[in-house]
Amino acid sequence: MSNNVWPPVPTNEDDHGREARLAAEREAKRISDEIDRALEQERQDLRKNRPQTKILLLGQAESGKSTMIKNFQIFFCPSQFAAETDAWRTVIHLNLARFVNYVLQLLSTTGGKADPNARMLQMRLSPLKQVELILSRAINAESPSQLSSPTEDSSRPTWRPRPAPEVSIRGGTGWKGLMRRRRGSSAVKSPAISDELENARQILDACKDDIVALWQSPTLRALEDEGMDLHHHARYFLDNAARVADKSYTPTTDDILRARLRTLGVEEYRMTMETAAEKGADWVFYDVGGSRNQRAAWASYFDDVNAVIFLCPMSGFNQRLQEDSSVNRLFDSMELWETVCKSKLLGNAMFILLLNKADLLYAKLKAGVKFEDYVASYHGRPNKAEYVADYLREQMILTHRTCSPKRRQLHAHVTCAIDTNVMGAVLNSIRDSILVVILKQTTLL
Ligand SMILES: Nc1nc2c(ncn2[C@@H]2O[C@H](COP(=O)(O)OP(=O)(O)OP(=O)(O)O)[C@@H](O)[C@H]2O)c(=O)[nH]1
Ligand SMILES: [Mg+2]
Repeated sequence: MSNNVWPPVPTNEDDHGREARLAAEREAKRISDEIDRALEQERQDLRKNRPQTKILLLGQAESGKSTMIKNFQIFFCPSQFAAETDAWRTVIHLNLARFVNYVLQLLSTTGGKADPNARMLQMRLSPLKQVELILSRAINAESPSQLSSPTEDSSRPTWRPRPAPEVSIRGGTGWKGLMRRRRGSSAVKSPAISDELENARQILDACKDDIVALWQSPTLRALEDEGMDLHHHARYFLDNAARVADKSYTPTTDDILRARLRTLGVEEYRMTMETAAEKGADWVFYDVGGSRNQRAAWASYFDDVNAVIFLCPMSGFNQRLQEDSSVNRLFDSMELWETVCKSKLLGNAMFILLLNKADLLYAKLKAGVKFEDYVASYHGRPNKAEYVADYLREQMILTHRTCSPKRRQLHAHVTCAIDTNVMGAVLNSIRDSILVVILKQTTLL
């Protein structure tokens, strides 16, 4: 029998063992299908019986849309958020394994192969390839794109490695539910998957000292000088590798907010509010994939939404789009905002603008990067985060006023979506403004 199947078929299995395994798999599938049917029924009942508040999150890739969803859960549906911790551990481990594999791949194609210490670490960390495979399959993540190969990029003036690949998931796969069931916390326990996940955790634990040694090695610093392109969240998880790879690891709220799972298509999140004022109310969020090739799918969700939350990552002013390196990220965001403001289908929705990644904007300006070097119209103004944020806010409010098909409310906030200390107040304000709009829309005011 081929071993190209998942889970792998034991090679030393006799007829009796095979029969028992197939029976166990049939039973697990039957229970899994039953749960799926029950969940679908529950969803349909909810849809039929309750008024829902529909909120659409828009913005370019990496603007922080999915991170905002996590914030809504943290503040308004804490028990739902807590129930998903295990699923996030798998994502975080996958983030870590993929970054280490990316670095190892770079080492094998650059000067790093001359360093005997790096070569030894490379060998010792080779089991992480298997870890990446197991974890990707567990959450049905998309395979890493061609971008993972550190080949020459002709659009760049000098040789630079391609950016580290991200973990992507297609909307609608219900991966969190899948993980809950696979982890065996509910009725279905798939021994093969549980064993594989356990195995992956053991390997990560055994590799943790070597991951730390690799991350701290001078060869890595040299790679950084050559232009190794690691995302902020990659640095965060590599800085915390000893804790994250430990077998007793449970993700903290901060870790989950940093975990990156690129959205493909549109993911729907249903939250039944657990907090006092709106307890029991159903809020439905549509979280879209933000890269350019994903945007065509947005329009079909424009109908019938109560509120639009648009995220503009302010720190993108000196960056280019990953999908088109000729386009400045901030300009793309501004253009996108104008298009969204003009949409007639969204004419009746309330708009919330989040000028996000304030922490990264602050850090860049403090390090001496000049905003006016990238945005000529800012010429002569102070290179300080609060002035830049005010400027962007004014520009975007003006666009909203001039481009909207009719007069409409807009609430704007400066945010840092990974900082729960500041997000509480912003979320309460967003919730209040949405509640007022719902009341108005249902003609109670
Ligand atoms: N430093 C910092 N990081 C942030 C902030 N908001 C989000 N992030 C991080 O930015 C990365 C991208 O955030 P996501 O929420 O996945 O972005 P998205 O808009 O959903 O991106 P797509 O799914 O590709 O459209 C994640 O690693 C987040 O942790 C912020 O305010 N500051
Ligand atoms: Mg997303």
